[in-house]
Amino acid sequence: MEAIKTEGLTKKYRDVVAVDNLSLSVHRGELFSLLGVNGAGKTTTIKMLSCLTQPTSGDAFLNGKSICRDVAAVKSIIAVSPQETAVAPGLTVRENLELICGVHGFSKEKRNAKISELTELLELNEVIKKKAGKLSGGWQRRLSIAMALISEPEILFLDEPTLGLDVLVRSDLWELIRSLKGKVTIVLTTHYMEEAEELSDRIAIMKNGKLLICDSADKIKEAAGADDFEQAFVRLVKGESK
Ligand SMILES: Nc1ncnc2c1ncn2[C@@H]1O[C@H](COP(=O)(O)OP(=O)(O)OP(=O)(O)O)[C@@H](O)[C@H]1O
Repeated sequence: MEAIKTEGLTKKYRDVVAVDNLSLSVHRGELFSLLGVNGAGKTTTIKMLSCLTQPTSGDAFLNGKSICRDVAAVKSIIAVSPQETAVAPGLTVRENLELICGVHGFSKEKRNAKISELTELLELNEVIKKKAGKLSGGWQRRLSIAMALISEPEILFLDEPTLGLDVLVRSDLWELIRSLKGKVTIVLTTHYMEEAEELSDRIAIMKNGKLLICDSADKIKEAAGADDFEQAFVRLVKGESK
């Protein structure tokens, strides 16, 4: 069974078709990126797949569960690290993690074990007692990913995980995201071509709500007759591929 399978997924806002008859599959354990220029429909796709907004038509199945009919089941197997910062600024890093453990009703033992595990995995030890609002953007993002991992999701959505971060912090986060590969299915949206190319098993490029191509970075370059991935993206989006 695929981790995600969308069938004719469509979202209309009045006269705008934000996502237009999208059909794609994401394999289990895969790191899958959604790319597209502003307004291509990436965020709307993620919002539908994470049950934050309902499709106008079509459906999607996450580990076999329908986003239209099995909302509670879908929500129990996914987590989202959203574009906008999701941490409580007045709480420390540890308190933020404890809060989410509380939401999931963990016992004290499970909470402590989970926090230790994630603190180590995300290397949060040095900031564990700091107020989240005082952390730099990169650390806040790290914490947000840790919070998303608390529920042990089968599918993790990362919406622009390195937006606005400097190149060093970005490369640290890439290392972190790479370390999650295979453990959890990851769907990532980004505007950074090198990020998609560096991290993804496969990449879907969207334009005007439609899927232009979905393949590995190498195959996409080949299809566009381009030497580098950015050139391939530009050609495909402008409709200039050979
Ligand atoms: N709540 C909404 N109401 C009306 N139109 C919307 C709404 N959300 C998105 N849209 C429109 O749907 C289209 C797709 O938007 P979406 O945010 O999904 O694109 P995106 O690829 O994520 O863009 P960006 O890279 O800028 O985040 C755009 O034309 C946008 O203006």
